[in-house]
Amino acid sequence: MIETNVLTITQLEHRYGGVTVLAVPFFELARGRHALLLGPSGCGKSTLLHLLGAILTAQAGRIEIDGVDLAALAPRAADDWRGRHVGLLPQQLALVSSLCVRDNVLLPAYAAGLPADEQRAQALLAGLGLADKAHAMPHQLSGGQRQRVAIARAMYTQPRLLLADEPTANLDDRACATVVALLARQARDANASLLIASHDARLVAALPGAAVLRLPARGELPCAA
Ligand SMILES: Nc1ncnc2c1ncn2[C@@H]1O[C@H](COP(=O)(O)OP(=O)(O)OP(=O)(O)O)[C@@H](O)[C@H]1O
Repeated sequence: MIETNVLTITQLEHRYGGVTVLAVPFFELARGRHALLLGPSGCGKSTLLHLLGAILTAQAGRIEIDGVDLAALAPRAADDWRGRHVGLLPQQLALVSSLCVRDNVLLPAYAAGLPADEQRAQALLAGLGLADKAHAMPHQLSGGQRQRVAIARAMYTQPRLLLADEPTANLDDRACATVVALLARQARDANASLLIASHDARLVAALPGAAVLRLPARGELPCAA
């Protein structure tokens, strides 16, 4: 069987205000594999996740995901593509404090103007050990529970890519392994690829078999100002 890539990056560059903050000459990820985007603070990990989620558009180079060239998507098409294919677990979780847990999980449906599938939200919450928290407010949850709500929200649309930004920051070794195993299980159950951006070197052991993209510190970029 021919192995196809879920992701191919070529000659990618991103600049803010004329300053190059990210350069990835080449990276490919075979279908069914996960990836770690590793590097020190400020090297461009969040920027790369936002490029992969078509939230940002690169100034140079190409990102191809499941055969789609992200730069070729018009803004509306990018929103639509993201809504159907990408689950994003942001570093700050970004739960809406005025909405209960269930409505936070349903946010992708509200955002896309789609009917809310409450059974799916409940099933996701149950799978993450939060069956009894559907009507709780975010401030009534522990940090770990809030993170699991954000994971449920990211998985709501059955994405092909699950992008997680620093999901293990400030966690001890045991919690780190638990969270990574949880994310990997969610990705496997959804037949999705998990991409984790982090400065946390423990992830190499926590996610064995993952492809690793190491981003250099900014001062080491060939074009860094
Ligand atoms: N909107 C923006 N405008 C200008 N510069 C930005 C913007 N967003 C990020 N940067 C800069 O781009 C560089 C990369 O930022 P990014 O957040 O992608 O790094 P990171 O590796 O995720 O960092 P950290 O690990 O600290 O979260 C940093 O120098 C940052 O200051």
